[in-house]
Amino acid sequence: MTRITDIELRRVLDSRGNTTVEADVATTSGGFGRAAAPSGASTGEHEAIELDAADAIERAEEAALPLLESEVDAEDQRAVDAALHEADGTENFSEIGANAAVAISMAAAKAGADSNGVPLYRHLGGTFRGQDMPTPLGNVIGGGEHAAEATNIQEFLSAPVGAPSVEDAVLANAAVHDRIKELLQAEGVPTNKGDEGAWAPPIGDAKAFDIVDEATTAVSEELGFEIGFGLDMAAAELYEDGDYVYDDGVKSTAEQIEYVAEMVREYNLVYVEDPLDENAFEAWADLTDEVGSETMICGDDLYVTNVSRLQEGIDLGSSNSILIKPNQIGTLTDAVDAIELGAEHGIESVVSHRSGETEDTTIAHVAVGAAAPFIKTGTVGGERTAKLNELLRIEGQA
Ligand SMILES: C=C(OP(=O)(O)O)C(=O)O
Ligand SMILES: [Mg+2]
Repeated sequence: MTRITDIELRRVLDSRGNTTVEADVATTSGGFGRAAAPSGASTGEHEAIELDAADAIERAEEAALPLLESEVDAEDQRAVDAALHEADGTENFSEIGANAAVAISMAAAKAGADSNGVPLYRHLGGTFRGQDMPTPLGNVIGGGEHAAEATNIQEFLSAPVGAPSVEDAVLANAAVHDRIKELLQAEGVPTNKGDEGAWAPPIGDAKAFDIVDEATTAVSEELGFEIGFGLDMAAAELYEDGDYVYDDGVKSTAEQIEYVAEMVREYNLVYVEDPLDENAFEAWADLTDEVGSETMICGDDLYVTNVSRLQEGIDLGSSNSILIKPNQIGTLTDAVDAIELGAEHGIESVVSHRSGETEDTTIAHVAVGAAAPFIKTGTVGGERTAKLNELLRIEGQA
């Protein structure tokens, strides 16, 4: 039996020094799981609600724990997550907090895996999982909401799409990160870092495109496999009164589409996340029509890991990819349902960290367990390498 016996919730620190919720789940068979909620800075307007950590803990202890302790099996993830929804009673976890919900959901999954003596990715995905490993996209230069006085585009991501293994890919992203430091230093540009460990230099977007292009090309030639790059434009953060506002000017929606298409072609971008506002499903469809056969157009704030919003995007042809952040929706069941709905419609999933993270490694297992083709979890920094190193362990085991 893997009946949940006990759940403990506590406050711990995230990588920005803010408090977040950590959950411990224990089962009758001696299984144990621990997980902590991450936290976003450029959050989508339609995300599930993160409460102050202390409030989330108090409310979850009161409403959710009685429905879980001695009531639900940890290995039955759908039952765990259904109990969390029942305890909350809203559409967006505004009663118990998505931070409490996701910490409990992930800790219960780990306790279920531990009770059965299998790795988490196999508990989530079954015995055949672990052969197809996700390609890690690594943030190497960024700004936006993740760093002041840096690029307007939130993330420039190294994308080692030709890497023969996760190990090669992880090392390639670290090498690109390192090469960018050399290029910045050679030009006398300060090498500050943003929230995710990417360089956050005081340069414009155009300069960042050239530096990332030079670094990925050089490292690709050295290592002998293809390394492209991509972007998270986090365009909802640039969007004001119908226009996209950059330091060097303002673009209408049509101009933004034209700009993104030009950059895709000029730099052979392999990936573009959130190129348009989070409610502009139709403009997204126009862009996907134009460049969707050449690059991945990925919805983060657009979909917020929500199957109803994803269905709208599928119906309209808004994108060919979705970002998956379990804390945007509150449970692993909801996150995996979004991956599976996407896969049924040819939408590729990118399982993602948040800018505020902990040493928790659950997303590495979710990516492998749900056979997601990509994972976005940074390049350097302990809370980022925790996930990358876990992927290396999984690759070694599988
Ligand atoms: C990881 C991201 O940032 P945040 O966690 O701040 O939303 C993102 O926008 O993809
Ligand atoms: Mg994003």
